[in-house]
Amino acid sequence: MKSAAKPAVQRAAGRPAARAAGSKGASAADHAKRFERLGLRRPEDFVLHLPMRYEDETQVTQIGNLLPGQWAMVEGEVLRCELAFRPRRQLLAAISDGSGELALRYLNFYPSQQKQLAVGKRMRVRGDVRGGFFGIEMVHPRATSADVPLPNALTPVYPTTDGLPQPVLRRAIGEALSQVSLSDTLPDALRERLHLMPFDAAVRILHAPPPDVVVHTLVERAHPAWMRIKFDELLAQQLSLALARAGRLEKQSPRLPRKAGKQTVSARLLAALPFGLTGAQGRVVDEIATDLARPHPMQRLLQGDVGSGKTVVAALAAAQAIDNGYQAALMAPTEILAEQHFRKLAGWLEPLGISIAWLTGSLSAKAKREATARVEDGSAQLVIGTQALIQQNIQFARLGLAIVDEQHRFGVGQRLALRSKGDKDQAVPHQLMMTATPIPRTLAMTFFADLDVSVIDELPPGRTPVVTKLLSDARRDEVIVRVHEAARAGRQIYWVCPLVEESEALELQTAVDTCEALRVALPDLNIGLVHGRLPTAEKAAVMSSFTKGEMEVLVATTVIEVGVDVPNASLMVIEHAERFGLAQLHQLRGRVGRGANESVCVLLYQTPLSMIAKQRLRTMHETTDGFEIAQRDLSLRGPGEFLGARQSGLALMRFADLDADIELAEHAHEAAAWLQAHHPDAVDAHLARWMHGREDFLKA
Ligand SMILES: Nc1ncnc2c1ncn2[C@@H]1O[C@H](COP(=O)(O)OP(=O)(O)OP(=O)(O)O)[C@@H](O)[C@H]1O
Repeated sequence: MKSAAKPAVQRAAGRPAARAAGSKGASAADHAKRFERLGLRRPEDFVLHLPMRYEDETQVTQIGNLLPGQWAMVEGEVLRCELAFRPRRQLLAAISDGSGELALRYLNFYPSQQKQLAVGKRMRVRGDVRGGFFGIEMVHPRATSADVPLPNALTPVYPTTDGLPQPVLRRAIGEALSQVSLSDTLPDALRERLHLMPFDAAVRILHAPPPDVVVHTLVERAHPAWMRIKFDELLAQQLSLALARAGRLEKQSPRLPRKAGKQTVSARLLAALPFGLTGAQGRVVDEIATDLARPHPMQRLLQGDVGSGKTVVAALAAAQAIDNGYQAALMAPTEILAEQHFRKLAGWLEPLGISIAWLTGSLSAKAKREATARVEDGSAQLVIGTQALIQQNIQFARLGLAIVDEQHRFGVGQRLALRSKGDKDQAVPHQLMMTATPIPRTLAMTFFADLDVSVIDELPPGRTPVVTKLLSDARRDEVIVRVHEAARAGRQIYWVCPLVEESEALELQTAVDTCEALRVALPDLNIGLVHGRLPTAEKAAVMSSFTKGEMEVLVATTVIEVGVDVPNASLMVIEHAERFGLAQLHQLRGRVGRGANESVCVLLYQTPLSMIAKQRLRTMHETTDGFEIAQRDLSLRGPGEFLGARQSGLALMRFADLDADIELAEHAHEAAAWLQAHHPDAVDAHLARWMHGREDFLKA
């Protein structure tokens, strides 16, 4: 209680004075720094710094009509203004307009404020109305003389930063608005076709909306002025993606043409496969082969439903790189998945004399050193691993092709890091990204416009679609009997434990308990357990025992979600299926139905089910088509969540909202192509307005 010794007046003046240094005392240089923090450098940036909400200072409310919880402005005569010391030190004032009395409270205040609120003066105060100890009140309201004329527009409230008060921002933005040309970057024909208001009008309305505007359309960003701004932002994003693509095509990559002859790795791999490629695989292999033969970096997204056979396509692409004397790398998000790829590719390519290195974080220091040395001296022709591949100390001798599996699990930075591991001449390796989470066409077109997309839309022949059964958890015992029967018939079974998002420890415990319970119920079966916390060697041993068919039941957490491929597994039980998302359920279910046997996926659920869980389970019951599921997932979740915030470009969206503005984004996509073809000048002007200072985005 040291400060209690200070005289009250000194304290009253001391605290706010220090705070004032952040605002009133701040110099132009301080403000510049704070503007910079908000990304405001050029007048053009200020113009596009748009309000997040508005305060209505055009109208005065009667004190008698005030309601707690509202923001309001009132005018009245100061009845009292005094320092109070109980229950704490504060300045207490009251004003009245004849209809009622309003208490004003200031816990921190300047002596000048006390003077400003002199008894008998007519004041205008604005702030949040509360029901307080002293009746209806405002705490720290802003007060000005009631003689100042009322504004005739709503007062904007801008996103700001510490020490940058709204009036300073408003003034700076007002100045910028008078300096900058707000001429339209869109040709009239385009604007009229899309019913967009002129840019100039949109900006002015948003900064100073006339009093008759319907305020909620502004706040919800549904007003035509917002539509214009959001469209412009999305258009800039589309144009940037197009430019990024053009920029990429100007970079150099090794040319890796498809070699002819029976002795090539590609030809020998094709001949050795126990199956022929499906039509869709063949088409995609050709698309990739054509890209690899070009002297510019490929960036292709390979989408294929679960089990559609992406791995062999990746292997053939790697073979084409190796045929040209280059290395290929394959990076997967989890060790289980990476190892699965390693086993499969080693099975295909090692008999052809290809040397493959295995690189993950869990290798012993010695094994890692050896693998790294083989990557560096080029003796490893193919390198498979996890993120360990992109660590700084890993140098490839001649990386020609980087393949990234389940690309949505990696950040943009990680993908680009692999691309930057080209040879010493700085040629950019080609990049193939694979995903088993189909992206609906409109989304792919709108948000991945810088990539080329290949789709495997056909499953290998002889697959019988998985039958999905929905069963309440009350029928668990029947399911255990089914598991026993399936195992007796020589089939293998996955039992997937519930997802416990809040706690990994709990999830693990549930898996351990489930495994124990199944072992007790089915003592004659060999039941294994795999989860994320298992030491790598143990995980590998369990997976290998299941793959070889020595183990009948594999109890697993979602670590088996992606990529695991055991064709003899034909029954899957997913517990608490209502907790999983659609994409995840589809991925999990994709682990069965990979062989000739009819497969069944049992979704055990617990009631009561939420509406959305019901819709998800119904979708799983009705279809096995990943693209259809993705489409329904999109409409259940909205594109923002569907894509995840990680995807490139999305984080740069300031005004548009992926969930609400997908239609606008499609218009912007079409408009971008039209502008590029017909109005290249407009493209430049538009990008200059919107993308200045974001050039790093163009480089990505
Ligand atoms: N053309 C084909 N004919 C028959 N079997 C095939 C064909 N292509 C791939 N397969 C087999 O189908 C199974 C699934 O292939 P793969 O693991 O490559 O699928 P995927 O697309 O990676 O699926 P996921 O994303 O679910 O892992 C594998 O056992 C693979 O050997």
